[in-house]
This record gives sequence, C-alpha cells and structure tokens, in this order.
Amino acid sequence: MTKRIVSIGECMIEMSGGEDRSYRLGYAGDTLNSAWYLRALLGQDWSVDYVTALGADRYSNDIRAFLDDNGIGTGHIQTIPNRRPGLYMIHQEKGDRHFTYWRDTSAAKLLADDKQALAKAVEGAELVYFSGITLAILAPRARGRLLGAIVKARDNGARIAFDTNLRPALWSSPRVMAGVLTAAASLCDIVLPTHTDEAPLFGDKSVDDTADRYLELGVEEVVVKDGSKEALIATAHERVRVAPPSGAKVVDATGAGDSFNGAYLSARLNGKSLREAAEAAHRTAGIVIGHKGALVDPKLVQG
Ligand SMILES: O=C(O)C(=O)C[C@H](O)[C@H](O)CO
Repeated sequence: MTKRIVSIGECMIEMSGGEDRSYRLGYAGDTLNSAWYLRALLGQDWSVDYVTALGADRYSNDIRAFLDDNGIGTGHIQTIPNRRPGLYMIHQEKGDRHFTYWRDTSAAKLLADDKQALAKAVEGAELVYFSGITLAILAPRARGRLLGAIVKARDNGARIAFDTNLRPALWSSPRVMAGVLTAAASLCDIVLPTHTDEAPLFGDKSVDDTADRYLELGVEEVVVKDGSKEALIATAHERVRVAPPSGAKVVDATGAGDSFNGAYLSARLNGKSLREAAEAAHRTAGIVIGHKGALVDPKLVQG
C-alpha cells in the first residue's frame, strides 16, 4: 500500500537570475521545495501531497499542472477564486541570497480557513511536514486551526516534521515569532532548525544550545543545520555531527535548507541512520546550491 506524506505551506512564483534584468520564472516555496526533494528521492511506494490554497488564474493553474507533471499530489489544494499566488524575487548580495516578497494577499494565506478540508488533507498521513513560514503567513486563528489539525494527525499516528525557518519580515515581532515557533515545535517529532538564524532570536551560543532547546520541549530528533559547517543531529541518546562535502560551488543558496530537509527525511523514512541521513542531506543541498532557484531537475539529485 502507498504511504503518504503531506507537506503544508505556500508555493509562490519565483523569479531567479536577474543578470541584465532577465529572470527565470519558477515555482517554489520552502515546504514545496522539501516536498520536491522528498518526491525525487523516495520510491513510488510513497505519495507526496502538497497542501496549500491557490486561485483560479493562469499562474495558479500552471502551478497545479507543474506539480501534477512532477508527481506531487494536488488533490487537497483548495481554490480561492478571487486570490492569486504570491511572488518572490531572489537577489544575491554579500555571498548570500535575499528574497523580496509580494505575498500579502496570496491565496495561501487562507489555506487553514476550512477546518474540514484541512482535517481531510492530513488523514492517513505517515508524515506531515510544515514550517515557520507556513505559520507566519496565517492569521492567528488560522494558525490555531492548522496546529489543531496537526495534533489530530499525530494522535492518529502521523509523525510530524517542522522546520522553524525564521523569516522575521513575515512576523509582527520577534517575540511573537519566537513564541509561536516554540509552541509549534513542542507538538513535533522532528525539528530541523538552522543555528545561525536561531542564535540571535533565542541567544543560542552553539549548535548544541539550539538542539538542547528543542530536546527540552520533548522533540525526539533535532536536526540543526549550520550552513557550510557541521550539522548536528541530536536525540536524547545520541549526538552525531556531520560535515558537508568540501568544495561545493555556490551559485544560489536558495532551497539549501529545504533540500537538506527533504533528503534527510526521505533517508530516515527509508530506514537510514542519523549519520547516513545527514550525509545524504548534505550531498543533495550541495547540488541544489550549484543551480539558480530552489528546485533542480530531480535527476541531478537521484544519482
Ligand atoms: O521565503 C520563503 O517564503 C520561500 O519559501 C522562498 C524560498 O523558496 C525558500 O525560503 C527557500 O528556503
């Protein structure tokens, strides 16, 4: 029987490149990016569904077709007729990627408005994945509805994976961001934060501090990414440190963490150890950062 993964969040129109003012149009968003790499790396005994809301416009229809063509389930995507997808542009500055968003009125902001649709979307899932961006785009009551559906899925046997994915620009204040992300993480089995993003907000002095903070909440497996430095995978019984392969060429770091998560989770679902999963994750992220935009041809990461 096919096992099910559900990833919940926002897919946007992505404009990458920008040399001579020419851009490449793609579709991306952190939770979709992870779903993309999960789809690329898992066998056909797994189905990967993307849960979001889109409009009925041509770009929304293109996104649906793009997901369908690439084997990502669209059956639980809601349609909000008077809304459109959000958009973001990537620019490179001081060795890192930066995002500018047009997403304030995107359809995805309403993805948790229909409680029943949400409950149906996560039904029977083995793994539910979401992120701090998923929570950031929602109104406070919608956040509560989403977390309610996630708790219910967990009670029914799903494992819950969460990347805190800090985006201060999407939150009303750092205090609200820290409070909501901490509360959400406490409901999860696997949390995949990025140390350098979390350190200024939570005062973590090391990757171990970041891991300890989530372990203390009761999270079973904490996967702390740290850019080009070693990742730390921590459980109550084990701490594994895995360095990325050296010599990766960075063209565009967009999607590095998301592809790491997708590869890590797919390896764990395939029964790999913490170390093997982190090695596979670094390998995949190392390929993704060599290309523009968040999503690379699945064949490039399957080898
Ligand atoms: O920043 C966001 O909201 C995005 O989802 C855009 C990018 O695809 C994502 O951040 C990359 O991690």
